[in-house]
Amino acid sequence: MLKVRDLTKRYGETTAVDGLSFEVAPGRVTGFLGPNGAGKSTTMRLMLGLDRPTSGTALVNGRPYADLPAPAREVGALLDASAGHPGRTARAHLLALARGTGVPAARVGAVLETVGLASAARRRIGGFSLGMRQRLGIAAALLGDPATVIFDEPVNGLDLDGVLWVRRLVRDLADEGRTVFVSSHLMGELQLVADHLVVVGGGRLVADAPMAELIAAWSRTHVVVRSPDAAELAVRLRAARPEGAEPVEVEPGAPGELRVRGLAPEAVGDLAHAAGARVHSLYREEASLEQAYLELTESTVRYAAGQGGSAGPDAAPKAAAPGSARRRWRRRR
Ligand SMILES: Nc1ncnc2c1ncn2[C@@H]1O[C@H](COP(=O)(O)OP(=O)(O)OP(=O)(O)O)[C@@H](O)[C@H]1O
Repeated sequence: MLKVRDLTKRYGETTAVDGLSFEVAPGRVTGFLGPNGAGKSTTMRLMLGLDRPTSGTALVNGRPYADLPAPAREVGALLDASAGHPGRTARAHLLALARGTGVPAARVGAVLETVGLASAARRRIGGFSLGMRQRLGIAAALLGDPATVIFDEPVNGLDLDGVLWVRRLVRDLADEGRTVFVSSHLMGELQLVADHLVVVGGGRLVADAPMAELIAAWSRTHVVVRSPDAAELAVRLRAARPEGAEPVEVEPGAPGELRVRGLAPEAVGDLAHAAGARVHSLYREEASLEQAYLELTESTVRYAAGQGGSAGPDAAPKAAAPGSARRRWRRRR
């Protein structure tokens, strides 16, 4: 179980984490989603006591990491796959870690088996591919058989087999009742493995909800209509009130184009006909989740890029992302 409350971390002028609060529950995979520089690694480092928060708290099983009596048994992490002396064998590396953390040496063979590195146990880490290093990092995280695992971008650099293996592993770990917290900057990746998502942008919380709820909120389809009479048609469409449905939303797209939510293509066509508006094309478009997520976090990225990081609680916009996906998300909550 992981819990952060009002967590803030500043590095000089840069606010890497800006008042984050959320919880990560056991028995499910929680995805930690955000573009590069959103503050994911910093949050994970704070959870693991590798850095001190400027303010707020990060707790593992109700305690700061530094106060855990047997940390290796409570939480294991993959933060940086390049860890480990290149001249050491995989087995020697894990044995040293086991000794340093009070974990029985017998666990080394077990975790090498789990991550598929048993046959490479006596090879030097220096000769490992990125995928093998990633597996070794995961082996190290699992050494203490911890109830909570934290994986920072675990599929980075993996080939397809490796990616499929990580997906299976995180699912199995959650099914065993563990708390599983996995970061990625790719919505598509987390969509395949996570039951719940915590989304950050510019160090701030953008969303914290079950995956199914976010998919429902973010993947609303819309109808695209192109018409030389778009202005008149927009007035007519906005006035439509389909019974029992949400109000119709009409946003301008490219010149002469409208993007309509809340009406089927047939209804848009009928209303255009009734209004005497010419229609040159009409089709339904599915918004991809990746698109919605990028829209949600886009303004926070631009803000951070333009300001060298958010400059403080008053300087940053209150709503993390004022894009239309953000408005839709908030309205549906
Ligand atoms: N030790 C540090 N000193 C100064 N700035 C830092 C430090 N660590 C992180 N930052 C800054 O804090 C912000 C958040 O970085 P962080 O690495 O946590 O983001 P992230 O979401 O994990 O992105 P990425 O996937 O690119 O690592 C960035 O602007 C980064 O440059």
